[in-house]
Order: sequence, then structure tokens, then C-alpha cells
Amino acid sequence: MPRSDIPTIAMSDDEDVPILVESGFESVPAANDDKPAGHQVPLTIISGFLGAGKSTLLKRILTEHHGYRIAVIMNEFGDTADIESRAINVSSASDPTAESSEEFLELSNGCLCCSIKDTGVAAIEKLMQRKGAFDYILLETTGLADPGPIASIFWHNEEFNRGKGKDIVLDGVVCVVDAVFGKQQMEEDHAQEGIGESLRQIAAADVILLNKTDLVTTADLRATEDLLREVNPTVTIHYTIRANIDLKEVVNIRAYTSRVPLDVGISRLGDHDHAVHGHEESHNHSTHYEVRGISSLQVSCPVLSSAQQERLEEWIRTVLWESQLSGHSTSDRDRPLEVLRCKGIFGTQSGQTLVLQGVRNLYELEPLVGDDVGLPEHGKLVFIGKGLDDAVRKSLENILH
Ligand SMILES: Nc1nc2c(ncn2[C@@H]2O[C@H](COP(=O)(O)OP(=O)(O)OP(=O)(O)O)[C@@H](O)[C@H]2O)c(=O)[nH]1
Repeated sequence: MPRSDIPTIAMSDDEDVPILVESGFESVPAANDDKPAGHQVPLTIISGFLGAGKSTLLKRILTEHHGYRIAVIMNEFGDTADIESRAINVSSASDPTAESSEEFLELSNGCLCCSIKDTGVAAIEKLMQRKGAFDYILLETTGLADPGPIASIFWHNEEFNRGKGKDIVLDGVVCVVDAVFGKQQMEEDHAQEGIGESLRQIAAADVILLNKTDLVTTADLRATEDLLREVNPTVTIHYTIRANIDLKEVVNIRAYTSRVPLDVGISRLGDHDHAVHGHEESHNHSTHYEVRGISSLQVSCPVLSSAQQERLEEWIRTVLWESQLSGHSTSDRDRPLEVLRCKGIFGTQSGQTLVLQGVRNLYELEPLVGDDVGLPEHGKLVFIGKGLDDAVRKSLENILH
């Protein structure tokens, strides 16, 4: 959609309560369904390579009649880029040169558009003063941003959660990947020192939109998808043209709660087919990928005794917090150990199903609540990061088997 097709938007006074429109999009459950008043507002981080289609996705969301009242934060944390140059122009129509550090605009579909030049936390706190005016937050990062630290702000951040942040819950990280240049970008990142940003974005993603599929051959598409899956085997991948995606695939996916239904995210551990096909591969053996500086380690997990569970937690803490394996010092290792994301699900002998969620050095291991799914037949643990070599796999398997 050309930029000029953005609906007419009127500058809203900061004190005004935006006028909201009725839902016209029945297939997406309202964000507030089955939640009491005063519940937390879910937040989705949108990341992606430069020019991959992030703004196209936002435009789509902002112009559809989906029934959500979505606040979109279009500026990046600490970025001083000129907001007026963004694809979604949030300048006041009456004062296109307005240079205020934050602007709130109400769109005709009820979305609250917010551009903030402030640093992240202060911006979010300001936004939350308008709680009640919206029921979902989308945060678009720059093409060069690593979403991991941003996700950590909203997930298990005690300081932030004591303030306005307590009203926000991280829902998931969506990464838009350019089907034309994505593979090349990943390869270039590999050539650089350390882990390139595109690889960090892929590692941190819960959902990937492999966008611009109209511009490449099926073979090229599959090659890019294979590379994405090698970096992040737990991610759900959707092929899109102009970010055309059913909203329910990117919002309210609850990727960071232990109430994740088994058919979302976790159940796709090891799924090497298109998520859009809903196919799940049932292999249960350990796999280990090494790609471009980031590796992923995936191991099967049997039903654990309480002693094994304790040892597993100890193992996780040592890896996540000390970047080393129990009984080893960092200097024993050829390569540094760094976990960017972990996920898992397994049963315990006491009859619980536990879900592991982790971002960088934060993790939680919580019982799966809600759905009565029974014990998972095959538990799985997946770690995505750097230096996850054979020694790491063996030390984990020693605990589990
Ligand atoms: N052919 C084709 N063009 C697309 C598609 N999606 C987006 N584009 C175009 O690609 C260009 C970049 O899209 P944007 O949505 O601005 O990308 P972005 O990720 O927001 O870009 P940055 O903010 O600069 O990182 C625009 O000209 C879009 O119209 C697609 O699926 N197919």
C-alpha cells in the first residue's frame, strides 16, 4: 500500500481519550477475552531485517478492522531516527513539522498510534497512563536491533514490573525476514565478528514472517527457510506477500507464558515443515545444528524424577547465569557459551507437565496449567545461542538419561 493510502488521522490531544470503533473482524479473539478488568496488556515485539516489511505489517494491522485497540510504538529504544521519515507518518496533518518527542494518534479502526523518541521504559510508562485506551501493544524495533534485551525489559524485569510495566505482559517476538535478501544477510552476519543482528533476531523470534515470497523461486524460499530453521528450530514460519497474515498468527500467541497450548510453539519443536501446513515431525532423537555463529541444541527429555529436575535446574542456572557447564570453568571451553533463548516441555514423576521458557539469562519453569493435556509423551528441551557444542549436549543428556 502506498504511503498516501494510510487513513486520514487526526492529531489527538494527549489528554483526550481516543474514540474507539466496534469490532468488524470476528476471527480474532478480542485481547481481553476471558480476562478480568485491569488485566495486563499483551505486548508483541516486531523485529526484522532492514526493509524486510515491518512497516508493511504494521500498516496492515493499523488499517484492518480487527476489533483490537492496538497501541503501536514505532520508534526504537534509544534510536534518534527521524520519525517523520517512517512509512507510517505520525506527524500532525495540521503541523507536519511538529517535533514533539511523543505523539499519540487515533486511527479510524481504533488503533492508537504512538511514536516516541524517548528511551524505552519511560515511553512505555507514558503509554500505560493511557491504559484503557487500548488493549494490545505492538513495538516495532529497527532493522538493526537485537530484540533479546528488549524482550527482557518486559519479561521478569522486577524493576520495570514494579512500575507501570506491571500492567504489560510480553506475548511474543515476531520477526519479518526478507525472502530476497534474508539468506544473504545471514551469511554476511556470519562473516562478521560475534553474532550478527539478523541471527540474533531469528534466534529471539517466536514467529517469523518470511515475506516477499512473490519475488523468489520456491527453491530459494526453501533454502532460506532451512537456514532459519537451523538457527531456530522452535520458530513458527509463515510465508507472506506484503506481510499478509491473519492477525491471530502474530498476536495473542502467548509465547512467553507457561500456559502456551501444546499446539502453539512448543509442540512445533522439531517441526521442520511449514508451520502453515500444521505438520509435526515426531522424531525424538537429539539434534544439534551449527549455523553461522549461533547453534541450537535440541534434546529429548524423559519424565523426570524430582532429583533429576533439581539437577536440570542447576544445569540451566549454571549455563544461563555463569555461561559454563557444572563442574567446568569457562576457561575449559574453546568457545564462549551464550544462551539467547530456551524453551522446553517435559513431564515429572509427580504427574506435572512443566514448561521451560527463557530469554538470555532469565528463565522460568512453571507447571502447564489450563488445558488437561496429560503428560507429554516425549519431552523436549531446546536451547538457542552460541557455543552449544557437543560437550554441552552430553552434559545435559547425562542429567536427563
Ligand atoms: N514485492 C514485494 N514488496 C514488498 C513486500 N513487502 C514489502 N514490500 C516492499 O518492500 C519495501 C520495504 O518494506 P517496509 O515495510 O518499509 O520494510 P521495513 O522492514 O519497515 O523497512 P525498515 O524500517 O527500513 O527496516 C517497501 O517498498 C514495501 O512496499 C512483498 O511481500 N513483496
